[in-house]
Amino acid sequence: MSAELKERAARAALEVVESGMRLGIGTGSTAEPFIRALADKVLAGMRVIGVPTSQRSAKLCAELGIPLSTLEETPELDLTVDGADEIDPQLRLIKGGGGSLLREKIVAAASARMVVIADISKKVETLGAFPLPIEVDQFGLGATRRAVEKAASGLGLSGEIVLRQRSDKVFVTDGGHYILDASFGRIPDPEGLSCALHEIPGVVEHGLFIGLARQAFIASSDGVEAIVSPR
Ligand SMILES: O=C(CO)[C@H](O)[C@H](O)COP(=O)(O)O
Repeated sequence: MSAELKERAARAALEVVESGMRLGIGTGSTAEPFIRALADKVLAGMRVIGVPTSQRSAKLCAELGIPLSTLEETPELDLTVDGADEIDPQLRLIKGGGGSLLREKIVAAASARMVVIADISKKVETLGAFPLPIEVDQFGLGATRRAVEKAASGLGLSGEIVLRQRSDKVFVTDGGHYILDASFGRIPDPEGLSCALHEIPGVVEHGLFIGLARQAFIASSDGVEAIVSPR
């Protein structure tokens, strides 16, 4: 069912893609059906240039024949379509479950518009049930983790902060960084936490996406709900 809902959300987002667009292309199990559906359109004659947010998405796009570019060649994009781990009513997001949050945020920020695609399980009232991914430099890991704990504590947040592992190895992002997954629970002030984390030198970026998403297509068994950012 979840795969079917992801597919529906992905297809809804395809409706806002126009020929000639420069597109940021997201990462994850919801972005993948979007990439496949986009490839069908390209095969049928739609002209787009894609800037993928990860090596994984770049590989899939290349296999399916979607023309690709980079932010060096194409620094301004019309639209980014990407998934999310959590979406709140103000379209603030937690992202990075797939480990691509830094490139996803750079690409979203370079886009005139970001559209989020998700199944209903990602919609929340308050962010934070999903552990917040924080991308950190490998150097100084212990000190950075301690600084994250202190910054969170200053905002009344606490919880386990775990170095992400995959298949018994430390997970390394496309950019060569580590990820700390922080289980703070409810985050009542995402803006405050975002600022506090950005103050820490070893933090490269975090998975709170604030003020970036303009629209979300959220699929449930009742259909696809389109939510527009109140900002
Ligand atoms: O942020 C992401 C990757 O860094 C993904 O968009 C997010 O984890 C959602 O993934 P999925 O669509 O597989 O649930």
